[in-house]
Amino acid sequence: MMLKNPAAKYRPFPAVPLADRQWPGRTITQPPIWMSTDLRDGNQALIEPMSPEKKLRFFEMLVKIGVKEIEVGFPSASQTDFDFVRMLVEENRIPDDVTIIVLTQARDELIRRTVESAVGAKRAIVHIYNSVAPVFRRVVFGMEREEIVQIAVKGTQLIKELVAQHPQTQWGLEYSPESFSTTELDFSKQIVDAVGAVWQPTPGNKMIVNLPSTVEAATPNVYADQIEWMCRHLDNRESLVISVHPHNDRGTAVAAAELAVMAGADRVEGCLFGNGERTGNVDLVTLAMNLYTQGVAPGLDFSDIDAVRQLVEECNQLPVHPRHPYVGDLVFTAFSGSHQDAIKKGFAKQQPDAIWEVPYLPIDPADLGRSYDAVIRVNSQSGKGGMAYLLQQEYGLELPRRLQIEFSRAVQRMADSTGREVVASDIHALFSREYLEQDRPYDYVAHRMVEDSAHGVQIDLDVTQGGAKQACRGAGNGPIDAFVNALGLDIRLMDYHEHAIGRGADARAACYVELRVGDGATLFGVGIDSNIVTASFRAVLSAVNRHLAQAGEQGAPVARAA
Ligand SMILES: CC(=O)SCCNC(=O)CCNC(=O)[C@H](O)C(C)(C)COP(=O)(O)OP(=O)(O)OC[C@H]1O[C@@H](n2cnc3c(N)ncnc32)[C@H](O)[C@@H]1OP(=O)(O)O
Ligand SMILES: CC(C)C(=O)C(=O)O
Repeated sequence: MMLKNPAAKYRPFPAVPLADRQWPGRTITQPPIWMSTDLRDGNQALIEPMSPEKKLRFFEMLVKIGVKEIEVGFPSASQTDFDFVRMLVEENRIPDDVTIIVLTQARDELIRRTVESAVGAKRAIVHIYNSVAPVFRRVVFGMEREEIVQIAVKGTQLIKELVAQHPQTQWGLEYSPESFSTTELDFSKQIVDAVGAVWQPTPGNKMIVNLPSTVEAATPNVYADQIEWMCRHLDNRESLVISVHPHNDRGTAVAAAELAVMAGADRVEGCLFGNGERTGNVDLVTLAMNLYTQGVAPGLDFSDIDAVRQLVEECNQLPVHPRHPYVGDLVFTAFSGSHQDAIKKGFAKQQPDAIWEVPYLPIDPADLGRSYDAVIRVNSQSGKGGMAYLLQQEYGLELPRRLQIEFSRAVQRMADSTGREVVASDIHALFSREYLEQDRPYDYVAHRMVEDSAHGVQIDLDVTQGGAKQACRGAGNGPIDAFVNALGLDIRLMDYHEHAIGRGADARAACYVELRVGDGATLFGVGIDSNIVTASFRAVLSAVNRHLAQAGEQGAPVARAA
């Protein structure tokens, strides 16, 4: 049961004393160093950890999209993890511009095994961690601050000693005071400075100081304050790479990472699509694409984001949510009428090389290799814009606005009665039934037409009426006028639109007419034919037949009074 008074069990996170904080006034103008921990933090959180084959495919994909720092595992955890790192090294799988990182607890035997795993790599970073927060000091380690500092210091000393024995590898150190964000800042500084004093980094050979929110416990501004505080107070800042490793327990890891970068972080650790312990690590894809939509090149290439997602889903055996930013199945889809209307207008106005300004779409799906197919989908929440967009995209039909209004009522009825999504082929089938297959009682058969400036248009027309062939003749000041006169129909042409469908020899004409038949209401007819004039005749008959079908026997007559 939720408590009536949660304050009896939970306490608010204290603010950071940083009155002159600078980060709120900053903007991000370049990407951080990206570090993927998919193969470590991501992998350790999977129901079934990845096989070596999957890890390798994942590694190669990370390389392909441009990640330069990849945490490849926890080699002392298992033979599988150890062998994977050895395989990368021995089979020369690590490109020259990529650095691998191997994680270890600050325990002697684990450190030895970890260093051993990476020997022979061109470059490798040994990542050592120990938890420093009060609850860990008390509950997990049963140690005072100074003893906790000694764990990190002794671990670093051992690493320094071991890596010195393998100078063919260019070694780096990453130190994580685990659970940094729930630790007193002065203690985090004390332990990081102590590690730095052992490792002795220089501006040319920096040490990575990774400041994780191991469990996200406060609003992102608090994390940003903590990062800015550390950047200002740590010894030898110019010799350090400040890294962040936000988890997503409160659902704000992306915001925390972004504010932390504004606060001075140089590097971000995370996983693709936010895999990782519990609610996951920060999602590197969202971070990168957020930068991209601000006009900042992220240095990671998600031009085929669906392929990346597919591989990640396969390796992690976890689905990516349909609403996941940038990649989810539904994130570029509008069902609702007003969104569809604005998107359709936005697409029509958007120039190919101009700044992207399509309402409701923060990014051009094409930049991510995604198609426009799913941008607009139709259900009972949709308006005319949605179905018009689908008919245009899928079938090349450009319905005039008033026809959109007329036809959308039929689509709405269909969506309401099924209660389901109506796909483009359903809409087209309905459109065909409603307009194109209206061949009773009148159906077009053939015509011959002569036109001269003195007499206008003369037409000989063959139609069927109720199945019976009928030949008639008429004249008028244009083809439609002559056609209507030949049939003796009581109709007035209110509006006319035409356009080509397709190009070249296969091109056809689509013609839309709005007619008033007798005293009845106005309604549309549509004709499609390889001949533009025939298309217009078919459109007229479509409207007349629709009128007769709707009006029934009581309807207005279509034949002119004698
Ligand atoms: C926040 C993070 O994600 S950190 C990374 C976590 N990832 C993993 O743990 C995955 C891989 N880990 C493993 O497979 C195992 O933990 C192993 C093989 C590395 C070690 O297993 P075990 O030897 O059984 O130790 P275990 O991990 O349970 O740790 C317990 C002991 O290590 C100590 N310890 C835990 N973390 C650390 C650390 N970072 N540095 C030093 N000591 C540590 C604990 O205090 C405890 O000590 P105690 O036995 O004296 O009480
Ligand atoms: C090892 C550290 C960086 C970690 O995974 C965490 O704190 O979440």
